[in-house]
Amino acid sequence: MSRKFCVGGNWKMNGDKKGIQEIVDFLKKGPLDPNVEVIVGCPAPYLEYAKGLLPASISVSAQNCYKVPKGAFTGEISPAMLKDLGLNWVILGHSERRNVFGETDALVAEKTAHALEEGLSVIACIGEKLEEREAGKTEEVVYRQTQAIADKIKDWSKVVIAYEPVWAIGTGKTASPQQAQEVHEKLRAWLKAKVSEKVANETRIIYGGSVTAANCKELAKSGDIDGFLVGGASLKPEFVEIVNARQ
Ligand SMILES: O=C[C@H](O)COP(=O)(O)O
Repeated sequence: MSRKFCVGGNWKMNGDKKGIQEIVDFLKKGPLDPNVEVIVGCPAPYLEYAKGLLPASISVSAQNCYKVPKGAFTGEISPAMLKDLGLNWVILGHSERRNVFGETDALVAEKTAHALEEGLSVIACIGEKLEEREAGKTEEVVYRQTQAIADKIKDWSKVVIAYEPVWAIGTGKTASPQQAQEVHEKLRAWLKAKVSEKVANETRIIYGGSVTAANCKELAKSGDIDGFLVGGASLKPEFVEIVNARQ
């Protein structure tokens, strides 16, 4: 079963029009491996701007959205609004949403279900904190986070799981290819046991956490690593090398 390699750039709360133009310039220059699905997670105010500058082959994603279509939810954006802008992707459950803004497994699952109902594709992020890894709870945490989503959705065809160990995000401490592959492999086995063999075989599980041009090729060799979600390095020209990690 071949799963299309998928590389997302999560710009987080970075950039301005000038900076986005610079990112667009290096993405257009590429060249980008045409066999890779490339998605950039752009801050909400610049979604339309970025979409207008980028070629159609690169998808623009929101970094968050809420669990209902509209209403009195000051500051939130809905999947329907993203669809209205012609967007097809959203990143949900990022560890910064969970840990800085207090999003629970249940909320992330509700948001995922609603985004899928509205026709968006979702990069659903999961991952353990350092103390959880050190306590030997990595599997328990990622299974619990994935179970919450599995409880709310039936169709996994528009879900990409991003395994992002919190201790590796923005720290320069990448999970080793062995550490990442081990969790991805276990997650796939969990999907097979708890959801279905088809979902286990077809769902892309991408890795995030201090991915750089220097470490991406080794990580990309692992059979269960289907791409990356890249933070800091997605703002730099080296992102092109990360997209091309399998070349
Ligand atoms: O969404 C991306 C992750 O948070 C990884 O960020 P990072 O590449 O800066 O460690």
